[in-house]
Amino acid sequence: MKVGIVGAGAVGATAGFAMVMSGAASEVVLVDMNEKLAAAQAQDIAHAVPFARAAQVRQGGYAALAGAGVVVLAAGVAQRPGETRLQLLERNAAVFGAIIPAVLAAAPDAILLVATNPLDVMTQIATRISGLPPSRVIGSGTILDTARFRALLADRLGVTPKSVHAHVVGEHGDSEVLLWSGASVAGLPVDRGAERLKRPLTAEDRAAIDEGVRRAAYHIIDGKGHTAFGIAGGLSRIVAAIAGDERAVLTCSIINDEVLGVPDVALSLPRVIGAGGVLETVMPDLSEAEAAALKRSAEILKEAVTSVEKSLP
Ligand SMILES: NC(=O)C1=CN([C@@H]2O[C@H](COP(=O)(O)OP(=O)(O)OC[C@H]3O[C@@H](n4cnc5c(N)ncnc54)[C@H](O)[C@@H]3O)[C@@H](O)[C@H]2O)C=CC1
Ligand SMILES: CC(=O)C(=O)O
Repeated sequence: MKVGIVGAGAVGATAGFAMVMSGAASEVVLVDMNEKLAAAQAQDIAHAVPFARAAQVRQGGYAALAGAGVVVLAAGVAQRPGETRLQLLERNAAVFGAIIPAVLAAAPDAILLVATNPLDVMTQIATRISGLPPSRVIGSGTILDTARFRALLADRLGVTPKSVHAHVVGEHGDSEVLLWSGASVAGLPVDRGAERLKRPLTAEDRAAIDEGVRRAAYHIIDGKGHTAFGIAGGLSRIVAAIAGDERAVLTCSIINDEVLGVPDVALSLPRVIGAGGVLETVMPDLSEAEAAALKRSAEILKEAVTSVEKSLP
């Protein structure tokens, strides 16, 4: 599948690399206001193609997005050390106002895949600006946080992350909700599985994992200035699910009609992803505390999107 990526910085370029190396994309076009950067990134990725499946990688203007099945939106500014994702909102909303009409003029049938932060609000803004149905404007959402949860839990249990099933829902950000009540390993609820593996989970373990997931971006940005590899893996996974019409269940963000009484808000829940974008949403069972936390997350996002709605084009 042909994939366009607008924003060829750390996230966009690494996502292009991941899509080429995994075979998720057969053609990648990088678009950036910094054309020299996009050309250099495309050239660098193209030099990895001999080690992967055949793919074309190039830099282009918006017209070069024609025929793309997915266009990733990774343009905008990133967090500085200590800054929250929601503090980026106004700057990145203006960027989307400029780029989305240009993307749709060239690729009207593309699914938009949003990576720019604050992720959920940017997904809601992208849906509004594009006029596309929510099923075709997908935010990577908590696919990354879910991966972090599985990785940390798996490390504690001494198994591969692929054998751990656990989801993070809500905001891709500080109010996200780790669903411990539904976490499982080896087909067992996680606490029982942990005991059978002789690695029982203590309250301290859970708190450390929660902190490790929720604060991961802050720790990584503090150390290297940005995050890119994890989200690149997640974006590549979503593109593969669309390209292969997989019906894979992934935690992604789209506008929901209503979440626990909060109307018209984008946040992540487990979604079935295939050729048409989001095909179904699977509302998970929630403990009382998880339901209260998800409702709070929805309220925080609703407040953020309401604050920026007036300035939208
Ligand atoms: N969804 C997620 O899980 C993650 C999201 N992010 C977010 O992704 C976004 C990009 O982050 P990085 O790649 O690290 O930033 P970056 O600064 O390396 O790259 C951003 C690129 O966007 C380009 N750009 C800005 N305005 C543009 C416009 N109007 N038209 C075309 N190109 C434009 C810039 O020239 C730059 O190359 C940020 O908002 C960041 O917070 C970062 C990591 C994970
Ligand atoms: C930066 C960001 O959103 C992340 O790594 O989760």
